[in-house]
This record gives sequence, structure tokens and C-alpha cells, in this order.
Amino acid sequence: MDRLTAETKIKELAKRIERHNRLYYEEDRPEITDQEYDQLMRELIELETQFPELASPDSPTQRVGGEPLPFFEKVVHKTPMLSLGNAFGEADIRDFDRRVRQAVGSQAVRYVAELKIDGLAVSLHYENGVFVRGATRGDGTIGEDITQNLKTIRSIPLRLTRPLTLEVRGEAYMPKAAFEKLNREREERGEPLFANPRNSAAGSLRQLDPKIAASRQLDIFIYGIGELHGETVESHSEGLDLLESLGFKVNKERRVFEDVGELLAFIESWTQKRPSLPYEIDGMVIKVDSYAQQEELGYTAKSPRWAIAYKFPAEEAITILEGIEVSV
Ligand SMILES: NC(=O)c1cc2c(=O)c3cc(F)ccc3oc2nc1N
Repeated sequence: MDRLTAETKIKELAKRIERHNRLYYEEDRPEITDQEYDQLMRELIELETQFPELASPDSPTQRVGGEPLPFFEKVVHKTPMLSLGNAFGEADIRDFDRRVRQAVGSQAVRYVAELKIDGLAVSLHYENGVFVRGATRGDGTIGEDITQNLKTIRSIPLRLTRPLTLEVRGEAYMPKAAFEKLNREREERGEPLFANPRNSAAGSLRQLDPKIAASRQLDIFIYGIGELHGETVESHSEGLDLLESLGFKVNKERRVFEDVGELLAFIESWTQKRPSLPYEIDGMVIKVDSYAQQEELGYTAKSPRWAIAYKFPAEEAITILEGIEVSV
């Protein structure tokens, strides 16, 4: 086959496969069988192998994972991925609010409250709109390059809607239903079970063979910007809206507050609604919205002073032991 025909065939195959991906993953109404789908994918992989210069970085073949890696390369985070300070109750939230207001003086303060997804923190780096590298948080400065595994997460765009160079952070996670299904399959195979969705997401993304990550329905919510070039935003909420417009999946349950009382009511409401979510959360994250105020507040050695994680109380588990009622 000549190069020009190959180029046309590759474009046509990629378009067909992307349509079948949408029908299968987003609309849950596949039009072809898995075998027919696999055949299309094999054809595209074959053509890209014959004409590697025609394989685009956002080709659907990038989603299925290549050969297992011998080890993970190290990645240095240009902007450290820090950890959040914790709050365990209303008093801690009010202390946080007091410290913020002391630091920013008489300026009005706006907070963004987000669900705290219980997964694995990752960093995603894009050059001119193309996903080029993904890494774990690691120790905050040095993480592991898990790009091949992250490419198998369908909600991670391989190409953004605009050719921006940026680095974003998010929480990769395994939905509750996928976790339960995975453990049922492992139980049938007599394999050890995962303790919780967080461990199964972390375990899946730390596999050297990307086909394992590809087989686990992992997902991600992007929650922040590390580096941004070619665009300026003044606040965290504006940043999240920009990320959504670029094609990232950002959690919709975020809200902006001026009043701490309303913020506390929002936190209380999610303490109640938490079991109804299709993914696990272990708390809420509260952030000062204005980037200028975040700058003023700065950082401690390991955490931002402009954000705090409210941790939900450990789930009440009432068990009856020989008629004695205990709560653990
Ligand atoms: N698990 C989460 O859903 C989540 C986690 C973080 C962080 O770990 C985090 C760490 C920082 F140093 C700064 C902001 C952050 O924002 C965050 N926002 C979130 N929504």
C-alpha cells in the first residue's frame, strides 16, 4: 500500500474507532461486536506499525497500552506536588478561615469547596496540547513516569481542544462498581482482593504492563493547574472552568462560597450524600479562590496555607458482638 492510501486509511479507521468508543463508553449502545472492534483496532495498529510516521499521538491505539516496561523512569515535578493540611471538624475550618482573613487583611475572601476524591494523585504534562507525560506524586518532588498507564484512562484527553503547554494535577480513581466487579473476578480466580478502590487504583497504575491498567476501568478528576503557558487565569474556579473547556474531566460538585456558615452546611450535606456517589471520597477540599491571595498566603514546608482538607469522620460501623452493641 502506498503512503497516501495508508494515510487516508489510518484517518478513516481512527474516526470509525473513536465513534465506536463513544457509542460503547459514553452512550453504552455499541453497534458492533467486540470482535469486530478488535479487528478495526488490529488493522490500525498494523498500518501504524508499517508507517510509524503516520501514527498520531492521539490515535485510539494509544489507549490499549504497548509492551510492559522494565521499570518506571523518575520524573522531577517542576512545581512540587504538596500534601494538604487536615481539618477534622467545624472548629478547624473556622480556624483556617481566621488564619486566611488575618493574612489577606480586609479583602473579601472567596473559597472553592470540592469533593476530596479518594484515589491516587497524578500530574499530567501537555506540550502544545498533546499529552506527553504523566507521573505519580511520589514524594512530592520526584514521581514515577506512568504515562503508558495513564493513556489507557479514556477521560484523559490525548490532545486538548487548544495547543496549550501546561501541567495539571488530578486524582485517578476506580469507581465503586468497577472495584466490586474486579474483586468478584479476583475472588473467582482465587486471587487476593483489593482492600478498597484507592488501593486498586494505585495498584493498577503501578503495573509495568499497561495492558493491566487498560483492563481496569480507571477514571480521573482534574483538580488543579501546576504550570500554564499561553493563557492567564486569576482564580482557581476560573482555572477549573478553563480546564473543562480544554477537554479535562473536572468534578462538577464544586461550589464557591463567601460565607463560612454556608460552606460548613455544604460540607455537612456531602457527609450525608457521600454513600450515593459512584466513587469514594474521604472528605472535602477547601481552597482560597483568588490566586493573588494564594500567593500572599504561601506554603509551609509541605502544605499550601491556602487550602485545607476536611476529613469525614470514620464511617460509623455498628456491629453486634454477642449481643453487646459497639461502634468502631
Ligand atoms: N483528592 C482530591 O480530590 C484533591 C486533592 C488535592 C490535593 O492533594 C492538593 C494538594 C495541594 F498541595 C494543593 C491543592 C490540592 O488540591 C486538591 N484538590 C482535590 N480535589
